[in-house]
Amino acid sequence: MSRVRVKICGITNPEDALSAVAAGADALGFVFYEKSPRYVAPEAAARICAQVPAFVAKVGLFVDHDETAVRNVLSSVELELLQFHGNETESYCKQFDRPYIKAVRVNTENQIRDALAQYPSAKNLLLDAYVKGVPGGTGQKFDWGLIPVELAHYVILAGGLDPQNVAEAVSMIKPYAVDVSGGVEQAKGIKNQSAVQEFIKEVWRAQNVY
Ligand SMILES: O=C(O)c1ccccc1NCC(=O)[C@H](O)[C@H](O)COP(=O)(O)O
Repeated sequence: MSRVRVKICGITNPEDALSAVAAGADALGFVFYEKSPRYVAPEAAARICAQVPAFVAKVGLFVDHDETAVRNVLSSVELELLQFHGNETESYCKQFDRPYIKAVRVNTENQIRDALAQYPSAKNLLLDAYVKGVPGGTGQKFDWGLIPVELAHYVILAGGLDPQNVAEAVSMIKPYAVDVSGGVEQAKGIKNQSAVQEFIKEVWRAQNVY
C-alpha cells in the first residue's frame, strides 16, 4: 500500500504554507471562492506558491466560477491541480488543460459511484460532508461507511478531520489521501501550525511511516 497523502487546505499566508511543507504536507489548497472566510486573492496566492519547493502540489479551489475567472487565476498562480466544489460538469472541469479533483458532498453511497461515472477524467474524487447551502470547508464529518471499499484507493477523504480522528480515518478507510482545513486552524484562514504537525504525524503513525 502506498503512503496516504496529506493535503492542507485553506492556506492564506506564506508562513502557514512553509510550515505545512516542513511538517510533510504533500499538497496545499488555495480557496479562490470569494464567499469563503479562507479566500485568498490570486496575487497573494501567487506570492505564496512561488515560495513552495518542488514536489509539493499547489491546488486551486473553485466553486462554479466562470471559465475566464479560472483562466485568470491560472495565468498568474503556479497551480499543479484544480479542485471543483460546485455543480461543474465534466466537460467544464477538463477544459483547463490541468489535472483536476472533483469534490462530492456525500449523502448516499450511490452518489459516489455516480460521480465516478460522471467524472471519468478526474484524477481523484474528494469526498466531503453535505451541508445544505455550503460548498465546502464546513468542519463536518460524513458517514465514512458510505464509501465503497473498492473505491477507497481513489478517494481523498475530507470533512471534519482533525489530529484526534485522522488516524482512525486512515486505518478504517485507507484512502488515497486526506484533506483538512478547519481541524488544524486557530482562526478561519489561519493555521495552528502545531496542529498541522500533529495531524501529519497522526497520518503517518496510523501507517507506521516514519
Ligand atoms: O474552506 C472553505 O471555506 C471552502 C469553501 C468553499 C469550497 C471549499 C472550501 N474548502 C474545501 C476544503 O477545504 C476541503 O473540502 C476541506 O478539507 C474540508 O474542510 P474541513 O471540514 O474544514 O476540514
